[in-house]
Amino acid sequence: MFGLLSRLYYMSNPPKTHQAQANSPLKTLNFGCLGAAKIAPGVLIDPSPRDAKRAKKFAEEHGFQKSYGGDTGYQDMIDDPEVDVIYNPLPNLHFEWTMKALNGGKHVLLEKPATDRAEEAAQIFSLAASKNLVVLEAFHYRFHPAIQRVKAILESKELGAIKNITVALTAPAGTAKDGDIRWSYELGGGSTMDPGCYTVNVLRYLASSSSPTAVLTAFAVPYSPRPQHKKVDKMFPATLALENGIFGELHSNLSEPKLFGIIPRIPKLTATVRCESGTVEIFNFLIPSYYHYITVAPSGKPRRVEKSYSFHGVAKGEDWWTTYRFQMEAFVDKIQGRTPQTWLEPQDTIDNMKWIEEIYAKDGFGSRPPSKYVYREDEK
Ligand SMILES: NC(=O)C1=CN([C@@H]2O[C@H](COP(=O)(O)OP(=O)(O)OC[C@H]3O[C@@H](n4cnc5c(N)ncnc54)[C@H](OP(=O)(O)O)[C@@H]3O)[C@@H](O)[C@H]2O)C=CC1
Ligand SMILES: O=C1OC[C@@H](O)[C@H](O)[C@H]1O
Repeated sequence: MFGLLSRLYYMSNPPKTHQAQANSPLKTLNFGCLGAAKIAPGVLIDPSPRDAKRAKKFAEEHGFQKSYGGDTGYQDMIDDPEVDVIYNPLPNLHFEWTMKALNGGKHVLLEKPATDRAEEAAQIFSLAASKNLVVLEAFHYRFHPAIQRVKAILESKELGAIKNITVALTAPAGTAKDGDIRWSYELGGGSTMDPGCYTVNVLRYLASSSSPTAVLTAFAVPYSPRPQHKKVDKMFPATLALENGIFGELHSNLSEPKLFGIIPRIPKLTATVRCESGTVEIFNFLIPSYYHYITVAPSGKPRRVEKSYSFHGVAKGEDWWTTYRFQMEAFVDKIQGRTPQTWLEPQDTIDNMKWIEEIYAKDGFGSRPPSKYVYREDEK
């Protein structure tokens, strides 16, 4: 309990970080944020909502230096020579604005899921490589010591070969309200895209060298009977086959019904890996910085519970660092030419999108619509 309170205190009152030295060869990076998304303050920034008044208000509320509003706000921010990095937390207009940001010479921290289509993600990374720019899909949980500890336990072979991985991520009904971007097919909505993209990523990450080979079953339920929700899934149980005989089960529900219609259910946030000689399970793989536990149950031996809030001096980080802070440190390290503690390679993002699309193909809802934006090299 004391640990939780202490982490919460430092998350809200972080010690001041030192400013870059005047003579440092490393320039301070200026971040710009496309839109005033709810998630943005937790991750960074310097906003550019489409509405100029909202831009100014958001900037003032969160202490950002500049705001850019109106119809040209997003592009104005990209064109600002003082901005080095763009944070893209738009609904799935990710492809268009990431391509435009890269074209403008900016690095991009790109919210999950990266794009609507794997092919769009491939185009993004190809443009980034050609311009020597960094793009990172913001799977923040991957940068936290907790999930890395689970992977280390699996790789230590203490529990033997992996047999089965179950990942569950749910949110109570009402978390994403009617009208939320997550319920819009055109904006890349749906449970498979939102919590589902994490479940696919966790499955692939923990399976280590074993990649999915097929979606065996997938069953999607539409958010509502209304015509606009015909292809917008609120939940999707799916099973996947992976190399080396691993079986994967994913459960994602973005609108879990309330108990007796009134009591919101506790969200499921677990990944369970059953191996030849035991099981490891993490509770709260998503935002472990607040609270998590890892239960290791080797066959025939006592079970133990582990917690992992920092890298214990092996890599930078404090117990109270959020997943977003670990992610930001890695992102900035990468841009500034240092080796990040961990990294998500482009192929990882492209493959994640590919398996999201495979699930949508199997359940019949189909991939989200591709972006209408066509990149032209000569565009300004
Ligand atoms: N990493 C994480 O933990 C989380 C990540 N996310 C991701 O972040 C992104 C944003 O999510 P969230 O903060 O909940 O979203 P919001 O609905 O709060 O914000 C979306 C922003 O997108 C802009 N926008 C531009 N075009 C449109 C449009 N046609 N319709 C609606 N909005 C538009 C709006 O900007 P404007 O201000 O210009 O109107 C709005 O501020 C998503 O990709 C989501 O998956 C979300 C939550 C957690
Ligand atoms: O990124 C996210 O994390 C938690 C989910 O419940 C949320 O909808 C999503 O956007």
